[in-house]
Amino acid sequence: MSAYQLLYLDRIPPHAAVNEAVSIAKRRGHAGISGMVNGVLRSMDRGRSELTPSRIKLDDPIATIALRHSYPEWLVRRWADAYGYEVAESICEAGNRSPHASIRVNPLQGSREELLAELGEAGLEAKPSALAPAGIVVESGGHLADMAGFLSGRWSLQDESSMLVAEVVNPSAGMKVLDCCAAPGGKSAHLAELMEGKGKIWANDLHVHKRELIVQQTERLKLRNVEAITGDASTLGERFAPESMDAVLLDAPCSGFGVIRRKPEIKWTKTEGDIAEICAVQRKLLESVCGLVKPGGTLVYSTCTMERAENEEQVAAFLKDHAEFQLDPEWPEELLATFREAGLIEGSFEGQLQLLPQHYGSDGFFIARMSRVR
Ligand SMILES: C[S@@+](CC[C@H](N)C(=O)[O-])C[C@H]1O[C@@H](n2cnc3c(N)ncnc32)[C@H](O)[C@@H]1O
Repeated sequence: MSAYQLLYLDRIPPHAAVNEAVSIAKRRGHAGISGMVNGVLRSMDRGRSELTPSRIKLDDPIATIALRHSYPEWLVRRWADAYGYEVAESICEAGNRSPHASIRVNPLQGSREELLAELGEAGLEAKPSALAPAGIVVESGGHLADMAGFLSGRWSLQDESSMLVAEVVNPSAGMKVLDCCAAPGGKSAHLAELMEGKGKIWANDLHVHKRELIVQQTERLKLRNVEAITGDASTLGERFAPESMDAVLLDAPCSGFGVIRRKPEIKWTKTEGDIAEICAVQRKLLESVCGLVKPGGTLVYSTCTMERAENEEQVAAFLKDHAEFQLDPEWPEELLATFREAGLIEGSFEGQLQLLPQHYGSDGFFIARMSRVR
């Protein structure tokens, strides 16, 4: 713990960290132990420039990355197979950074420019998101969820990658939209904002206790066209008439490795078997909700993970069995221009995109837009 304090934390001066460790050692053992603790920690402090993860080098590159950044080897191996060693290491590195806060502007209650000016006046370091059209990145400031602008519904707290999903659905005012796995309701609320409060969004979640989160969110934002419902998304095909929706969003339950920055424990609690299990659930949900999309309508599938099996491979398997759907590259031009500029899209765009946490310092996310052609 003291070595960690010395090498990774910056609020405790090195001499205080060493003294504390020595006094704990004195209490727990004999004088020889405290002398050894003192010697080891002082020499670590002196040699700290040598003690960087990049100095760790084992024979096996997977084991090296896993040890350098503290990830299980099986997970590093999956990312190395999918993206190569270099990108896999960047994913691990990015997953160990602290996430920054980001705000999504409610366009029904003001513009991004107005809010940026206000946040600046309130002493917050805020700048427009380089990724999401409605996003503001807040580098420093107080407790955002206590601020008047949040409580009165002028903005929401949401990761910048999540802010892209409703933009990709790109609904028009007056449409009928089903959000199959909606709690706590961030994307449903964003859809409602983009629809200017006109039309209808059914925001469904499996868990009854999570319905309240959706209701709280839409009430705070003063959005009246969202109905929060509960049920297993695999039964939504029975609840709604076939081909009754202009757009269906399946923001699927997933392995969640894109949010390791916020939930670091998942790298140790999830197993490879969990990925296979969740893939089967995702496939079942896709099968049961796709029939609700009307011909000419849109199906958006998203996850907060970088697992190919849950993302590109899942979509490819679905499309193979559903000739009535095609990947749809008609994403908002503003988004495509952003991704082209960042080199994330080269050449022609298919209609699906994998964001990695190192790209923009936002969550790892996958989004596929499909249209029903018949
Ligand atoms: C990725 S989260 C959704 C986040 C949400 N779309 C948002 O933007 O706030 C996935 C959600 O799926 C729900 N879920 C899991 N299995 C489900 C199922 N079979 N049917 C409906 N919802 C399910 C979970 O309760 C969880 O709230």
